[in-house]
Amino acid sequence: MGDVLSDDEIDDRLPGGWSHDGEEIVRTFEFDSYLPGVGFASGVGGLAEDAWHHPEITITWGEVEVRLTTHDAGGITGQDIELAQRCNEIYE
Ligand SMILES: C[C@H](O)[C@H](O)[C@H]1CNC2=NC(N)=NC(=O)C2=N1
Repeated sequence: MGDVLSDDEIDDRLPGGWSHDGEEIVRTFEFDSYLPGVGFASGVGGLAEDAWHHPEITITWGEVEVRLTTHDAGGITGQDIELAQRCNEIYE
């Protein structure tokens, strides 16, 4: 699980496109229509199961918002950073 990261550590390690929002990191991924976003969300679900680390995923038309925090630690840890990077890898 790892320790909660400091604000500076988070800012240094945030993957491209992600933002620090309180106790979470967040990115909104954009798509041309609805179903590509659904497919991406499903892929994120698979990454989450692989990592046994689960984001909040919100699907709307043309957008998928992914929010990450480590509930067991009460903040943002390296697990969040790592899963965020893997989300970027299946998007780009
Ligand atoms: C019981 C189960 O192992 C825990 O709830 C795991 C599962 N997925 C998780 N996901 C996230 N985001 N944070 C956690 O602390 C966490 N813990």
